Amino acid sequence: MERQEVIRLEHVTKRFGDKLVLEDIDLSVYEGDIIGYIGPNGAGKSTTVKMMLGLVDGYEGNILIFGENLKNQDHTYKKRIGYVPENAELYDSLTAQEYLAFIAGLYGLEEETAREKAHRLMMKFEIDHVMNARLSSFSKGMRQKVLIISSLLHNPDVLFLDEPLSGLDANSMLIVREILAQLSAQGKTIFYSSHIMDIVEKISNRIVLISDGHIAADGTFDELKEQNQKGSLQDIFNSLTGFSQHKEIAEDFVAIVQEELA
Ligand SMILES: Nc1ncnc2c1ncn2[C@@H]1O[C@H](COP(=O)(O)OP(=O)(O)OP(=O)(O)O)[C@@H](O)[C@H]1O
Repeated sequence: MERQEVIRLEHVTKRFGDKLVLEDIDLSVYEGDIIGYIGPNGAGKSTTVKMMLGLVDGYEGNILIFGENLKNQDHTYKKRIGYVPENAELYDSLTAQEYLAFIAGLYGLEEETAREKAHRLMMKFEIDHVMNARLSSFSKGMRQKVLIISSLLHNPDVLFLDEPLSGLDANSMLIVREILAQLSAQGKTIFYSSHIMDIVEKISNRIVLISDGHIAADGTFDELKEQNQKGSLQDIFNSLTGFSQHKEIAEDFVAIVQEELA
């Protein structure tokens, strides 16, 4: 059966002032894809994701989500997407329960049903005992679990995740990886942005590498390995982003650290 196209970027170019951040990006994403979206710091990953979420506009080209051009200003697609941002400190004064109720409200979920669902999901992540504590008192991993739950409460078809495993312990990471695999098997699409190459390598069934505002690689890990004749995603990343001086930079750094202060 042919998989449905869920996201399409057509000739997308984005500038911030004079700075060209993305240049003529074409990308099609299909249902069931787990895209590992990687690239050096400042490459334009968050900008692309925010454009797809409708949070950044003023670009050339077109972005279509579920076939709908975002320029048509029809926001109904937002009910079908979930987002785990890298930082969400804005709501620190809320309790986990209040935060989840707030997010559920944004998605138009019925309050009692959403509360009960959030509670059951928190139990699965073993954070239900802190349901009524403020997010500001949460550890990094606990906070991350709340964000993951909030992105999934409305059972979205597309999930955008920015460093979703950050702060999670090894067991929790395994659970989340398995959740993502199962969601993908059910046809959900996952856009996974991270700098942790060995996890991206394992989680994704397709990897898109963005560098200098262009797509420098797009394929399965095996395809990228074959094209680049490299062993790990880390090696492929270094090679495609033209980086090979980590030893020299580290040596210089350590030498400066060790200099005697007068
Ligand atoms: N609102 C903004 N105004 C001006 N420049 C911006 C803005 N947002 C992003 N940029 C610039 O656009 C470029 C791409 O930023 P972006 O956050 O998309 O990179 P990234 O690939 O997500 O980086 P990282 O891996 O560090 O998260 C950077 O040079 C950044 O400084």
